[in-house]
Amino acid sequence: LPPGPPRTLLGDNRADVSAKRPWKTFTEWNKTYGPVCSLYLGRTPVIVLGSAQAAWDLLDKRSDIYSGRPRSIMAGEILSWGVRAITMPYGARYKRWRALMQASLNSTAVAQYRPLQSLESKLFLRKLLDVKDSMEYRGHLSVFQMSVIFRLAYGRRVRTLQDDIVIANMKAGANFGSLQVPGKYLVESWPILLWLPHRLQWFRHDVEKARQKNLELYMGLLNRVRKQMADGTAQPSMATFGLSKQQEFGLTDLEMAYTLAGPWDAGVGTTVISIEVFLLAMLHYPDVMRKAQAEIDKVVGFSRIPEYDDMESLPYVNALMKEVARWRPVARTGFPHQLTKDDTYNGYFLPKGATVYANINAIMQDPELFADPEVFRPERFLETTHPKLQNFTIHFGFGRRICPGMHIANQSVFIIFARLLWAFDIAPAVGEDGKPVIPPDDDFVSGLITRPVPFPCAFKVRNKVVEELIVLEADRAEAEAARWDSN
Ligand code: HEM
Repeated sequence: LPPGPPRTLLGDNRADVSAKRPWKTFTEWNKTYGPVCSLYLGRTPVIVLGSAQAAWDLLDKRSDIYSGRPRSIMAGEILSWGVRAITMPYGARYKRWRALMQASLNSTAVAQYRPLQSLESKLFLRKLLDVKDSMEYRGHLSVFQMSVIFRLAYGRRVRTLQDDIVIANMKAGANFGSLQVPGKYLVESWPILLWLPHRLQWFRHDVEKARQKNLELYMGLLNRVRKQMADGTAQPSMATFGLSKQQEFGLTDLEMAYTLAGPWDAGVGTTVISIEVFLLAMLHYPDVMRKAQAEIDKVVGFSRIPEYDDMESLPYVNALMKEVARWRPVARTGFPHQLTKDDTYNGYFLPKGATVYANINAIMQDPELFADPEVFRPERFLETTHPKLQNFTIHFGFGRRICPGMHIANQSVFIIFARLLWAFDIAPAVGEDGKPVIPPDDDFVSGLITRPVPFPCAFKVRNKVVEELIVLEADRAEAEAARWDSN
């Protein structure tokens, strides 16, 4: 095995991995033991890849054997019948699922979702004009992305966080997330417990109740679209596309229902966090903000709002998107892959069944790839000649499991960054003592994805013309978006 930390008395390295910041422990170990290091979590060998080269060599180039997911008994098998995308083992079912994802979310297909992204982002700006406190923006941001995701999956938008569908989906998502806490369930390390008679498997009873609720939710959403298609009232979406080609994709109703839940599972929190990280960066690097605003002012001016067509004319904003993703990546340890066949790399043995993490945090901080990595400097992406940094996707993972939602995510991120910068100065909120509140630049809540600890932020509209245009555009957007309202 590649070198790694000695195991503790319990026989593995769990006790040494920081529960709050596992990426920090992984990064320390990559520094000490090299870019490919190994450890044990329970009885499972774990390989941590701390350099982009190792991740490209193994997860990309050998993706035929590095595309599994570690077995997840509670979240994957008991809660979701093994049909939930992110926990799904690599195999025939996964390939059918992925084919539908690719067909709906590839770089060309996502253009169809731009109109709603554009309208919702205008409504988001409008709400910022009226915020009463400096934390309120967070809720509005969530509504924006939830609406985008719901529209793409089911052809219907979301207006508030109080929407029944939002509440039900949040519950289902939280349930799924809570079952994935490492070490929480004995059965994950001792699958032999699955041999107990069903009624004695104490760990599964509540989860099975949740599974029944999820099933009703996801099947209900699918059947609603099916009915709308029959009535001729359905708006085009991933659901209408998938149902019209259900035979071709070879997905059962159950698989289809869970496939459509995938974007919600993986596409709301990740995108919202990316935008929050951008705000955090703007509070710490106002010079970068002003430089991006100068570019937008030159290309767009104040007589109109930035549009998707401006994307290619805004190289600095594009570089800013990449730098935000590099500076504080959303998935710091990536999502774990599983090696499905014995392998060797640089003289080391990598065993079948090992969990493989791409340590995205360490990769983004690698001074060989990014000079002065702690400095926030979008210019690095304008200067680079490295093709993999010009076409930058490290934050979206690797190989066949690379994020299928990356194009839609980029569309959300671009339109929000460009319009926020055009409309507002992003500034620190003022505390009770009258002083500006600058939040810490690396205080994140841990999980499979890491979110900044909630921080206040002020949005100061840049001038009167902009303010009037936001109001005008939002009124029009409200009327236009009505076609995606619930029906
Ligand atoms: C900026 C926002 C986003 C980031 C940073 C992000 C990042 C990631 C990462 C790191 C992975 C794991 C890839 C791997 O295993 O190597 C992933 C997987 C995934 N993402 Fe995203 N993602 C984002 C937005 C989205 C959106 C908007 C959607 C849906 C529309 C989405 C859907 C998925 C799905 C379904 C998977 C699981 C893929 C699989 O297991 O094969 N993501 N994402």
